[in-house]
Amino acid sequence: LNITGSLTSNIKKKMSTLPRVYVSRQIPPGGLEILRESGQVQFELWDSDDVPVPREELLQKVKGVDGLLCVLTEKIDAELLDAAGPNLKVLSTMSVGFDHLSLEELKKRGIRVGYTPDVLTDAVAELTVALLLTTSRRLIEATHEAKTGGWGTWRTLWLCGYELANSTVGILGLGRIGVAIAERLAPFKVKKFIYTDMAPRPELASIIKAEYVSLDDLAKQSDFLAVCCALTPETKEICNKNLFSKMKNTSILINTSRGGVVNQEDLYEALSTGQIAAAGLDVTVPEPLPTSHPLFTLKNCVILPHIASASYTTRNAMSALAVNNLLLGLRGEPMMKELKL
Ligand SMILES: O=C(O)C(=O)CO
Repeated sequence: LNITGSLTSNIKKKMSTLPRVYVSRQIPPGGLEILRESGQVQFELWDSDDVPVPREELLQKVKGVDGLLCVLTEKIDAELLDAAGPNLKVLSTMSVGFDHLSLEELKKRGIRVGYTPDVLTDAVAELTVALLLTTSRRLIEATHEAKTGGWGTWRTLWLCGYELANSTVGILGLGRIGVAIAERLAPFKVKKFIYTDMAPRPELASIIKAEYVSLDDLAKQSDFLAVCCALTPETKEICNKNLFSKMKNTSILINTSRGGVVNQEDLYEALSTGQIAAAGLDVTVPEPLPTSHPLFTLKNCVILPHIASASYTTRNAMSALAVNNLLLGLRGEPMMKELKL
């Protein structure tokens, strides 16, 4: 009994000196198992994937933690970092996007930040192609017609859409994901890839033989415009009335980056007046987009609930990478994927 007692108290003592971590979501097993088996931290978890942790609860739970693992629904701002206090040394987000993080506040406090690029590139590129084809070939309208009696005789122009063969595909923001999308679209016999970014990115562009053009030219020339840029103050609502007015009436906009890159009122106007042909959106503002939103009334707008990276393989890889970043950061070692602040 004595031996057990002292063992238990030793384990307890060891436990209480381990770094404390809060995990703001029930993350996929790929990462959770690494966290459980590491023996490196004591952690508490918001044990649900159906609802995000309420802000008040999050503000309480982060008090005094050394590490925080979050997902993109949590706003990591000055208020939250103040609530966490000076112990917080590492933030790890299970996302490639980091527009939910106030980088300035994190930098000011010397907090290191991990994120999850690369592991989701294939899944996001695949979904972007799926959304593009769904939108351009009107698949949602077509299945609806087939199911609800709209399917009469074979008709010459019924449910016609636009094909990729011989088209010009524009990429707004050329990074890993834009390249992966172009690589998948090339076999569809795309004629030309063009892109714009803050500056030319010759190394990436050469992989897909893409030509650097101005934003104006991107709008004017693209038959398909894929939005792949991060949401930053520079890209906020960059897809607006001005851009849509330069696009062809036959053009299609696809957005799998962040909803905030698109001005949704302007997009509604462009789609409902035929200024552009169609749009496929995996991301919106807000998320979820209320079912009463006018964009849902349009046949030429396909809206998905932010699922671009949602494959089992990818979500488990993101979870594992986020946990590894966190553990490495807490040990003071370089993370696998760390943001330079
Ligand atoms: O990782 C991200 O930033 C997403 O949007 C979801 O994969």
